[in-house]
Amino acid sequence: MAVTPQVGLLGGSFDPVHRAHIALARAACDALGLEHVELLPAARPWQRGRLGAAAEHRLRMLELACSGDPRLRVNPIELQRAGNTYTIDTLAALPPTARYTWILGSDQLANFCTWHRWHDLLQYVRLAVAERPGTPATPPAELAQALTPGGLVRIPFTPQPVSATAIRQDLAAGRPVDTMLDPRVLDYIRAHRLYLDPETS
Ligand SMILES: Nc1ncnc2c1ncn2[C@@H]1O[C@H](COP(=O)(O)OP(=O)(O)OP(=O)(O)O)[C@@H](O)[C@H]1O
Ligand SMILES: O=C(O)c1ccc[n+]([C@@H]2O[C@H](COP(=O)([O-])O)[C@@H](O)[C@H]2O)c1
Repeated sequence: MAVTPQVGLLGGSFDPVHRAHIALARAACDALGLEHVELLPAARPWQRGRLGAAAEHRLRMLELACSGDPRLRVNPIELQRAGNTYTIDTLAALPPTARYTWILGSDQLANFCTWHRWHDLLQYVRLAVAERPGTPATPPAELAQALTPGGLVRIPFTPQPVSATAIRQDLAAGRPVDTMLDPRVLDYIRAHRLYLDPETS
C-alpha cells in the first residue's frame, strides 16, 4: 500500500531569503522525517508594509538558494493569486495527496492568532516551530487551547540571529551581509541593485 508522504511547507516574504530560512527547512526535514519542504513566497503579505523587492526577484532568489538540494522545492502558488495572501487559501488549494506540516519561527507562532481564519488552518496542517532569538517557542494561550495532541511540534534548532530586516538595513547602509546570505543570492542582489533604498528596509 502506498504511504502518504509527509511534506513541509515554509511560507515567507523571503525579502530576501537568507541562511536561517534554508537551515530551518533542512532542520525540519531531518527532525520530522519529511519527504521534502515546499517554500512558498507570499505575493502580498497583508500584515506588512511595502516589500523591498518585487515578487519576481524574491522568487528567483528563492530558486537560487534552493537549487542543489532536492529536498527543497519552491512552490509559487501564492504568486498566482491576486489580493492579500492568506495561508488558509493556500492550504485549501494544495492537493490532498500528502500530510502537511506548516513550519514557522517562534515570532510567527506568537502572532498566529492574528492570521486569517487561524482556527481553520489547524484542520489542514500540524505546526512545527523553531525558536528565534528573543521569542520562546511556546504557543499563545488561545492557540494552546485550540491545539489537538500532536498539533504542534518543536524543531530542534539553535536560534540564529538572522533576519531579512537586518539584511535589508545592512544592504542599504553598505554594511557586509555575506555571512547571512547564500553567495548566489548576494550576487543576484548586487546584479539587480536590490535593497539600496533605506525607505524600504
Ligand atoms: N532566524 C530565523 N530562525 C527561525 N525562523 C525564522 C528565522 N528567520 C525567519 N524565520 C521564519 O521563516 C518564515 C519566513 O520568514 P520571513 O520571510 O518573514 O523572514 P524574516 O527574516 O522574518 O523577515 P523580516 O525580517 O522581513 O520580518 C517565518 O515563519 C519566520 O518566523
Ligand atoms: O494567513 C494569514 O493571515 C497570515 C498572516 C501572517 C503571516 N502569514 C504567513 O506566514 C508566513 C510568514 O510571514 P512573514 O510575514 O513573516 O513573512 C507567510 O507565508 C505568510 O503568508 C499568514
